[in-house]
Amino acid sequence: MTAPRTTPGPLPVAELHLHLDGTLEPEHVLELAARNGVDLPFADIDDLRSRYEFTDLQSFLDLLYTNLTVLRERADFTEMVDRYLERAAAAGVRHAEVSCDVQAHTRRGIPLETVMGGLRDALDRSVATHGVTTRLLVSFWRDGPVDEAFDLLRALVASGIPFDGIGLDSAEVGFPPELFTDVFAFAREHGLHVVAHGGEEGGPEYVTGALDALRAERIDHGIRSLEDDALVERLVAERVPLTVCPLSNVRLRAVDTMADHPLLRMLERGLVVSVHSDDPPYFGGQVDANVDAVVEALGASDEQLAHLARNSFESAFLADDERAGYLAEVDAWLAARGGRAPL
Ligand code: HPA
Ligand SMILES: [Zn+2]
Repeated sequence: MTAPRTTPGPLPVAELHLHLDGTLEPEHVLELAARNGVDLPFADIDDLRSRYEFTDLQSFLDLLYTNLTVLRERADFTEMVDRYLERAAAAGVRHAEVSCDVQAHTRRGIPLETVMGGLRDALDRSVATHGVTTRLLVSFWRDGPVDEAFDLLRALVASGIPFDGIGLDSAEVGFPPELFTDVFAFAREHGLHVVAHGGEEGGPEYVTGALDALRAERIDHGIRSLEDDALVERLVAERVPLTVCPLSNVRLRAVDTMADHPLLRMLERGLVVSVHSDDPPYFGGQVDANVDAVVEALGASDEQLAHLARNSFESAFLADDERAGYLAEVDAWLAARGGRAPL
């Protein structure tokens, strides 16, 4: 007798490129605005929804930075994280390394403890509530003042509130990574992980700069690395993870259409790429929606999906035993689909 065939759930993945501030659904934005008495420049939900058409990175950031002003109380930040983790768990996310633009909140007068305390309240019980392990990264605006970022990082370290690393995001072109050399050196000296966006709208020199000046352990996006063969060789040789967000790239017009997306070409060149969601409600969904888009437009096979999922766990800041457990889940997912893991 053969064993009953198990239907695999969604592909198990580590979400490594996710902006918490970018997880508020439009309904939640309006709910929080009403609760906190925040005036927004939108007439109603239809008006707000109609703004989710972007021409480039900046047009998206303008909406994102307006919407995140509805977050005011500690419980708001907790609620945002809880709702995100619930959706992520349903989408197959087993481990999430989530980032927050804390600076976007402190600079409008929200105390550091309110922001970080609210995030921690949800993250600290995430395994019990959602079955998802987490890490927290604090991202800094590369187009903001370097001194502001440095002051905030010092305050974060002095606060004793746990977080695992820092990142660099917001408008890329014209704001090279070298500006943040000292900020990142300070973070590394304090035992923090360091990641940085690069090669999203900016060219490959932004990726090289993030590696050389910031010693970034992972590059968020990195798709424009393909324009520099020597850089590709280096990324392959040094096994630098690139956290790619296909739906985001198309919606922000970094890539023309999903059919043109370089994800599988990157995988074939030996780059350590994995699939992530960036800011799910803004770009059309969680990791599972990104995976579906890649299957539909690029014809990714189950073996390729398992490779991408394995890369996500290999690229995560996980302990070896945690990682091994998650990698076994990927093998089980592939086996249930009739595929065979590489020896
Ligand atoms: O994809 C992104 N790039 C830069 N900044 C961001 N802030 C949220 N998402 C992004
Ligand atoms: Zn991003």
